[in-house]
Amino acid sequence: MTGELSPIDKAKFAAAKRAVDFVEDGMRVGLGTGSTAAWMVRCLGEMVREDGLKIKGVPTSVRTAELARQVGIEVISLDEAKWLDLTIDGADEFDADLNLIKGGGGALLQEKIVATASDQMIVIADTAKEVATLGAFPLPVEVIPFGWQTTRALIDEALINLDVMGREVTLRMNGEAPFVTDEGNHILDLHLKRIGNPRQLSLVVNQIPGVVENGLFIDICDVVVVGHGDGKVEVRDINAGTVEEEKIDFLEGDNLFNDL
Ligand SMILES: O=C(CO)[C@H](O)[C@H](O)COP(=O)(O)O
Repeated sequence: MTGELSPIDKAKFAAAKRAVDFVEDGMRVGLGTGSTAAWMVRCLGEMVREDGLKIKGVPTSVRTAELARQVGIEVISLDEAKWLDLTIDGADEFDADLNLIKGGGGALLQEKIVATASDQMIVIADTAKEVATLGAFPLPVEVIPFGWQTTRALIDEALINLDVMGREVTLRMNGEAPFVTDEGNHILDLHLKRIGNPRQLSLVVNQIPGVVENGLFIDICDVVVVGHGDGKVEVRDINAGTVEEEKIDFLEGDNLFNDL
């Protein structure tokens, strides 16, 4: 990347830069997936290379693993780590209870396993990700390829009795072919518009044969760091009930990671 950062990238960078303050020497850290999480991985890499930070990272996708290694973070598997101190990841939507929709990048399964295996999950997001009610972003559901059309029909049927506004279900594509996740599965995107009861929806969808996992993260996220285009960040801690504001400085007109 060259040239000055766009406001949206500044917001993502600011959130990522503030979130890595939570990372301490010796931690096992879950590394999320997506453009915001990529900023976080770059920030952590800089701390490893320049400040001697010693951490082990557990990536949530092949592409995050590649980036983490590229920036100098030691990568281990979740089975090697067994339990994590902290996971930092992006989100497609978050609400006031810090319930999330994730999986826009197709990595929801590993992201949910890693976040659930962490003492703390911090979400980093720009302001556009905040919603009053989840559901404007299509809910990703990972399904095994075998019989996926039957799985979709069962989801269609289940949605009739659920508190949602839209009910269209689409197979995510990658060009002409179905999108394939790192686990070799497909993604069905549920265009629900408004999810009245996320907990119920998550339970019902996950009981359908063929469904591996859905992108609703309920009671998993502890802290959200919201970035603004001018470098302002808000740190909202749901357990402590606190909101702190700070300002992150940018090197205007500069590429923040020239060395990569
Ligand atoms: O859930 C995810 C990937 O599966 C991402 O965290 C989510 O899609 C947000 O991505 P971005 O930071 O690029 O907006």
